[in-house]
Amino acid sequence: MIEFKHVTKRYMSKTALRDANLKLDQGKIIGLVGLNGAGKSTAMKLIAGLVTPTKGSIEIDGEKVTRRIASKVSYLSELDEYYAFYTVQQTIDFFATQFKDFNKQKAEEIRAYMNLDTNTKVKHLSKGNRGRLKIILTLSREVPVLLMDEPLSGLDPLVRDSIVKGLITFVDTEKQTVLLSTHQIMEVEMILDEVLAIKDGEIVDHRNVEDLRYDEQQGILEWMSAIYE
Ligand SMILES: Nc1ncnc2c1ncn2[C@@H]1O[C@H](COP(=O)(O)OP(=O)(O)OP(=O)(O)O)[C@@H](O)[C@H]1O
Repeated sequence: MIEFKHVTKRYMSKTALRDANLKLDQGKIIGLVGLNGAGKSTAMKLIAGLVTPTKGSIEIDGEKVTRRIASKVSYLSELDEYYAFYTVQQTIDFFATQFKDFNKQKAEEIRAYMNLDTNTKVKHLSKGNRGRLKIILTLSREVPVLLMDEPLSGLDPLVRDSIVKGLITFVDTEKQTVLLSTHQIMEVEMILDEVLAIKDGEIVDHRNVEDLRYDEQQGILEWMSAIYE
């Protein structure tokens, strides 16, 4: 379980997240929504231990998040320029040497599923194929928490579809919690268990998608409109 306890994050005078309290259960796929600058990336970086809270604390399965939490969290915001001259296969092989929990066989399965050529250099990949490679690298780690910051952003519908299908196929929904931020909520609606809304640095709502649908007869879009309009 991921738990935020009174978490505030300030960058100089800007408060990116304000007194956030949150519990995210194991085995859920959670969509994180919010307008530009709402604090979504900040929330993810806090979970990944890449930034530290100004106030409060975050725990994963009872362990306080610090920089060492990388062993429990798979998070890849951007594919580093560092990999530009590597081929797809070399990048996968490199990740396998960096993370003990990296499952090379799974990486190969996802790569084949996504139809990504092994010999193409990263610098020659299209944006869509870079997106696919990021998904392969993120999902191949056998860790309890997978964080995906805008995995569908700027990609064409076919690539978005293959990424969404890849998520349902390759995430271990018994053991892994997935938090993904997106502006394309409709395209991931069918795979989400929960939705979380951030507005101006505050967590304003956290719902179970089925409860929204059956108890309140609302789709995610209607729920979002009520929050953001
Ligand atoms: N390193 C930083 N230094 C200063 N301000 C920052 C820094 N990172 C983020 N911010 C500010 O904190 C606020 C929240 O940013 P964040 O990137 O978390 O939002 P977001 O919801 O992910 O936005 P987007 O949808 O545009 O990616 C914004 O006002 C942003 O300008």
